[in-house]
Amino acid sequence: MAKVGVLLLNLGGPERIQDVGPFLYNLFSDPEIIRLPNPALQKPLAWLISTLRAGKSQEAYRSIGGGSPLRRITEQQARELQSELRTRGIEATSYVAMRYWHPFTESAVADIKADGVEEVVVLPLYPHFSISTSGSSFRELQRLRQADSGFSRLPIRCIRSYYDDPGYVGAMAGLVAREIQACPEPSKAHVFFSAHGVPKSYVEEAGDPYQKEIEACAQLIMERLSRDLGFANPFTLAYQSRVGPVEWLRPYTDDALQDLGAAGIKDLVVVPISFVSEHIETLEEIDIEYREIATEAGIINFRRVPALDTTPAFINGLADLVQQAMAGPEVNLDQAAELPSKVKLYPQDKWAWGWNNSSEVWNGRLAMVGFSAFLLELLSGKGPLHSLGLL
Ligand SMILES: C=CC1=C(C)c2cc3[nH]c(cc4nc(cc5[nH]c(cc1n2)c(C)c5CCC(=O)O)C(CCC(=O)O)=C4C)c(C)c3C=C
Ligand SMILES: [Fe+2]
Repeated sequence: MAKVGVLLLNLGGPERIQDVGPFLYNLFSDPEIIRLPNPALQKPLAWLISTLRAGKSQEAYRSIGGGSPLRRITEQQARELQSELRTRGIEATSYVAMRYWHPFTESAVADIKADGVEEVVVLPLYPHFSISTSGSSFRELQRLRQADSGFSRLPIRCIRSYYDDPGYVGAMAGLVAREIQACPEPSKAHVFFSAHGVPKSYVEEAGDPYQKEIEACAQLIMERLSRDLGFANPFTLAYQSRVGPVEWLRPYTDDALQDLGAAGIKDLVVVPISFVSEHIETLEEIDIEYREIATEAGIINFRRVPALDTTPAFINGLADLVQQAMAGPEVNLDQAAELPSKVKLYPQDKWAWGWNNSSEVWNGRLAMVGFSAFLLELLSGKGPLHSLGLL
């Protein structure tokens, strides 16, 4: 039997407060996170945004103990998955490849080569595909594969997404059911799915399937709750964690919580849907920020469903996915990262008045020109800001 390497992909998170700035710099340097018309501006802009954001982010990481638990949990998931596969008679070894912090994708690939792995199954710890998450990690891996003849010779099977996989959906439904049952009147609890958002243009212009997969997934979890457990609770889906001035997927979680409070909802079961591990966006954003907004809006019982972490039903579901992939054909990184419908990577060039894509593009371009002029003046020591005595 061939030596199988199961490569788990995740985003990564800063483990100490001093890691926050460099982690944010890595994240904003990724063109799949901020897509600029001119790649030469990517690094200066990443430096600027990470510098401006670091203080706020550090405060959030401080409030959850000084760092992200993502590496610890992902490594536990990797160990549990490996042991489940070995119990099933599959001699697999699991590896963790983070996109923006340790252990980086390069080091996972180096370990795979050093261990003499003969075939690779790539499993993103994102059940829903997005250009900004699995897409970015697939591209990073592709870059490393193209630069390394040894790695590029290994047969590869990529799992693109699994938002509709019965194992994953069942594991989620089990955790949601527990929180519904803990409500004073379970039938009255409102189920509130909060997914990580992405900019609206990713879906509408670049053809990111993320929103469709999230919507289908929430529906499937509700169907499973009804079919297996007889729950017929109402539900809402909203998007959290937006960054920057552009429009993101709506409704926004904070607005939706206020609307539900105003509508008289008292018991809320909050489901962090796009995440499979506890991290800053569950522990700080939902548990602290959104809980406060909900309480102010009149919601009395705010119960957050825990992330899947190493829930046995989830680990079993992942092992099923790996086994299915191994039994199926090779799926290369380009196939896994393919977009179902490529609409337009860059929005229209023509100006249109109002808060729309065209104005966002032109505002962005003007900001780029201004930023470049500012950098030039900083470097040259000459320019209008110096003449005005502002620099
Ligand atoms: C499905 C999951 C995620 C999507 C989609 C996603 C898109 C996305 N994220 C940002 C910006 C930031 N993300 C940050 C942290 C972070 N994001 C995810 C998941 C998704 N991101 C994870 C798992 C984490 C790590 C959390 C941890 O515990 O450390 C951050 C840093 C935290 C902060 O400052 O808020 C930023 C910034 C964008 C712009 C984006 C889509 C374009
Ligand atoms: Fe994010």
